[in-house]
Amino acid sequence: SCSVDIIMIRHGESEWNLKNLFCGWYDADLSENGIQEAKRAGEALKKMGFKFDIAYTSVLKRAQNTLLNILSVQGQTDLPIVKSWRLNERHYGALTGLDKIATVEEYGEEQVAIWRRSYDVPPPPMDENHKYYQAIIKNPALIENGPTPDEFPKTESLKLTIDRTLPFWNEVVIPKLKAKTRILIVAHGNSLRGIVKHLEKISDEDITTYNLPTGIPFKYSLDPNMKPTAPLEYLGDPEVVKAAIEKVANQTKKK
Ligand SMILES: Cc1ccc(S(=O)(=O)Nc2cc3c(c(O)c2O)C(=O)c2ccccc2C3=O)cc1
Repeated sequence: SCSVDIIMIRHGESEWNLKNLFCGWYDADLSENGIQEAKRAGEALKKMGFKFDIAYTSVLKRAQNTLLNILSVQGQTDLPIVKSWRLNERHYGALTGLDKIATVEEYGEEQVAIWRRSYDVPPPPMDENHKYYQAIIKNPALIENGPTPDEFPKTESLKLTIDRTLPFWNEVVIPKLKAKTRILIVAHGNSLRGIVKHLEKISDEDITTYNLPTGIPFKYSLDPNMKPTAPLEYLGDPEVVKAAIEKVANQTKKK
């Protein structure tokens, strides 16, 4: 056939998702539930007979461990893995580590409402004496596969996140897809939103209310011009998919 498929998945629940904290570039690990989500995704991919030639993920362990759990169940534990900071979650700047109450207390409902719905408004930057600044800049994973000092963000808007993710998609992933490479991408809500926005030509306004469920693999079939032949397709047990979509929709409503 003249189309090529690509499978992508948002990592499962992390320890900081559990506490409803802005995580961003803090390297929180998966929660027990997040590990189970990853294994279920591996089961689904195995059952559907998917085989991969390469996997791409971020430099954050919640995405990497989602990938490793998927591969341990799906059976390809020797798959080549490429890590890039360009697939990292959005950097939430000074909000890193805050929960909803602390965020509203510190910045007020009005500002939170603006951030929620804006595409190009970054949170305040994380400065050198922020509680998590050292943990982030001293993270060996971020030093090894990280941005250059001048690319290293102190905060990111959704636009800034997408603008640093798409070069990876266009320069690393697309050439492999044109060579019919079978690819799995395991990344984060906002970096994956950038790829989905680009593929489905979603507007800046609409992407801010578009949320991907966690731990559910999704597929695109791309034509020779690397355009999707259909909208994103979620893979796996329909009941599991439905529940995951409702969960992420409620989070948005709850917010
Ligand atoms: C940790 C946390 C804080 C606030 C909420 S919320 O119920 O107010 N909903 C909410 C809030 C935000 C966001 C959001 O999507 C949301 O549903 C954001 O995307 C966001 C992006 C950059 C800076 C700040 C925000 C933001 O405050 C949920 C979770």
